[in-house]
Amino acid sequence: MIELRNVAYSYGGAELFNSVSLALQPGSFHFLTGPSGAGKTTLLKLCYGELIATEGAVSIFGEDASRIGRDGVAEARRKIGVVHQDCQFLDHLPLGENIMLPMTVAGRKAEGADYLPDLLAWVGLTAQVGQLPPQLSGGERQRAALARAVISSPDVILADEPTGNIDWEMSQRLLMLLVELNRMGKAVLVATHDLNLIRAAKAHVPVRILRLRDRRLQSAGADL
Ligand SMILES: Nc1ncnc2c1ncn2[C@@H]1O[C@H](COP(=O)(O)OP(=O)(O)OP(=O)(O)O)[C@@H](O)[C@H]1O
Repeated sequence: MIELRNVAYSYGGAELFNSVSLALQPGSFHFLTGPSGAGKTTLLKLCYGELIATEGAVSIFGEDASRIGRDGVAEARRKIGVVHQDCQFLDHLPLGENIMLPMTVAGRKAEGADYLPDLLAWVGLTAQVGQLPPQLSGGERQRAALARAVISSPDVILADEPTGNIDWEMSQRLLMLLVELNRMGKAVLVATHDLNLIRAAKAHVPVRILRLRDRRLQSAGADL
């Protein structure tokens, strides 16, 4: 569904990474680890067309990311749920409306409204549905960001540190939500520093663990 072939990226200065190849197939579950600043967020941005590779090729649902343009990227993103590290929301809209936004924009608001209560219960935010985003804690925002990313049942879920501010019990719940979606055939890629989360996931699904380090994407796993 998303494929990177021999990709390099540079923000203009030194090359952040090169020779990166990765294929996100239906039903795959990847973790991406690596030191802070290695380029994990950058790699995710390449996967959803936010950035264009400086070398190599990125294919998003069969289309060359460097050629599909803004409209093509917008179209592809309807099938990709992204959990951003900074969890931005529209501050004037209540939480429920924020989570529903991908469905509202896609003209599927009624369908989203059916799914919203279950999703809120799963991420433990039922009581907060009417609150405005500035009234939420960091962990609540992260849970809401995951709910918003998955409400449209995207084919691919890309999550950047989705459990950074969350206690262990809740991060297990969020993990299980990703595991369930993965079992339904969705491709999942999670960037995280949390090795315990990776270990917990391994108990439920076959996962591939990748590490960005020394400007290369390496396969990790045996040592975790
Ligand atoms: N827009 C930008 N312009 C220039 N440099 C950038 C930009 N965005 C990120 N960088 C730099 O690129 C490097 C990789 O950043 P990135 O956010 O991808 O790393 P990361 O592995 O996700 O880090 P962390 O684990 O701390 O979130 C960092 O040195 C960062 O300062």
